[in-house]
Amino acid sequence: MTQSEKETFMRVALDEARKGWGCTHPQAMIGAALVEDGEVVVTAYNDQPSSPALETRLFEALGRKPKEGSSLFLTLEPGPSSNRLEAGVRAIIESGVGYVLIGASDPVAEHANKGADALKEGGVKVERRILIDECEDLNLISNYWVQNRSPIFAAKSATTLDGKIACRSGESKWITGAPARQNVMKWRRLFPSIAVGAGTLVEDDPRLTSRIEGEEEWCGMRFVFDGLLRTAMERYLPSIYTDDFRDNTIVVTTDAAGTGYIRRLETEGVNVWVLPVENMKVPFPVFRKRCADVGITGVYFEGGSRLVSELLHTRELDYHFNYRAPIMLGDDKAKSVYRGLRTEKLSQAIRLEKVRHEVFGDDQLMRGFVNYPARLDVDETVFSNG
Ligand SMILES: Nc1c(N[C@@H]2O[C@H](COP(=O)(O)O)[C@@H](O)[C@H]2O)[nH]c(=O)[nH]c1=O
Repeated sequence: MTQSEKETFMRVALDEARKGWGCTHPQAMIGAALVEDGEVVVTAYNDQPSSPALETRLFEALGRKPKEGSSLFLTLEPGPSSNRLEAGVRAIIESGVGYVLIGASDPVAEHANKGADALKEGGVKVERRILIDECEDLNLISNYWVQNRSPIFAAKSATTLDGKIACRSGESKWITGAPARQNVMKWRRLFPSIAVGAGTLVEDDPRLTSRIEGEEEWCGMRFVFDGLLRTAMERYLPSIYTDDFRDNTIVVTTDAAGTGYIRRLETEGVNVWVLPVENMKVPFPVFRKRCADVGITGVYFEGGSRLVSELLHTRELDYHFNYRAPIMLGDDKAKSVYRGLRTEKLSQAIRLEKVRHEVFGDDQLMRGFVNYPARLDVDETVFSNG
């Protein structure tokens, strides 16, 4: 089989895996494709967290022994992190498939290659790292979860060419075009939760649901960061406190918030997390721990600039999505997404790693893991007054 054929079949397995988009947390999305005589004869994917090993389901669906010379493509190695080390490996060896091609290894370093080695011991020929970057990228949320036992904190920004998120007047709808905004809906469907700051909630009154053509509107958990519960002081409450999904809304506040406002929200059916205040700052590590305790494996922060800047200042942002539209404002008073750092030297710049680029209409998406410099100086004056 040529390299290009191997990649073509692995793409079939990847497309299969993506059918489980947003449905497998905290488990990984996984896809498999069995190839006989140059044709895919059966595929399988994980559609829920507790699916039995997909290798078992794949051979059950085939309903007979694979032909001699067949090859099995797996986007993820059967390993302890996906609970497939025993069942998956056994199913493959018992099936008699002689050749297994794997995309990503088990994401936990001490488990990597255990599945591949067990297959080899069982007499199966194994080839690894086919489209490894795509296969690893597919599970950026569950990989982070099994590696760190912590949710991944990701932020999204939609900016002009000069890095602005709104005009000086505050007007921001829309900077990016419809195809890029549709792609945001896809990520909203994947992440188990979305978060916004109180300012964004009051200014934009967003719905924070995933609306994809041909699919039912979907709503994950919705977090609002509101230290003093100013969003509960408004005469008319924001939509996400009153809509049909309001029991998916959690307001994250501090013990400085008024108990009357907490009661008002709880009466509406909205959940409230009261976190202890540390130096009057939003206690992100406490929030992270609380998410981990309730099994929330990822948070997609959609602004505003204060909330995401504070995540950066405290080194709590793990991943960043930047959509960039081909427009320029050229106005110093237009709003920037990230603010409040004193970056004197390029060596102090924050850099994205494992960067991926995608194009949506005229806009570009650049996304990657956030890598912090050794030294990060915060300009304390920027967010000091309110
Ligand atoms: N202006 C701007 C964005 N703004 C974001 O979209 C949110 C609206 O959410 P919803 O009401 O659920 O559609 C809003 O709160 C803000 O976070 N997003 C983008 O992709 N591109 C854009 O140009």
